[in-house]
Amino acid sequence: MDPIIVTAAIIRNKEKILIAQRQELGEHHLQWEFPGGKLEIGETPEECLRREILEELNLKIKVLDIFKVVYHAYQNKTILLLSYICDLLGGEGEALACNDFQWIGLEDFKNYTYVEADLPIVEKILKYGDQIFEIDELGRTSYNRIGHKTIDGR
Ligand SMILES: Nc1nc2c([nH]c(=O)n2[C@H]2C[C@H](O)[C@@H](COP(=O)(O)OP(=O)(O)OP(=O)(O)O)O2)c(=O)[nH]1
Ligand SMILES: [Mg+2]
Repeated sequence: MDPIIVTAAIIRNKEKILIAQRQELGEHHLQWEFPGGKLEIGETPEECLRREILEELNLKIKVLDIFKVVYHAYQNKTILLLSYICDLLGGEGEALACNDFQWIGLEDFKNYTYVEADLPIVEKILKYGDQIFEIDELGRTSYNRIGHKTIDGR
């Protein structure tokens, strides 16, 4: 089965990250996810995310760098989930195409039930800890900005 390409936004604002609860009707109902959706023909993943986040939450975001790619087979479909680090640019947020949304700190992540494919993303966020809020548009944190050389000297 060909994978469906899905984008997901890890939206940061003031040391918090937004998670969205899926609708009551439909697949994975009432589970929590990083909002986003299916890539449409002719759009880039970044365009897809900006569109989806406006449609689902009425928020404007800046899409920075890819955070994690998850390939996950559900019983009825396979998805290639592209999650990106994003920053909030504006908007209060409205649950337009989700049941609810929350801005949560790292300490709250364990209190929610996530869509299965998101577990590796949640795990990676928790491994990063506070450094998740430092990732810049090149995917760097202060750790790799201040001159810790990598093996190939870059
Ligand atoms: N948006 C999003 N979808 C996810 C995540 N994890 C995960 O398994 N999915 C799955 C659920 C869906 O089967 C599939 C597509 O996501 P979606 O339902 O948000 O797609 P969409 O916004 O384009 O919605 P629709 O137009 O098809 O109603 O990806 C996630 O973190 N974010
Ligand atoms: Mg969606």
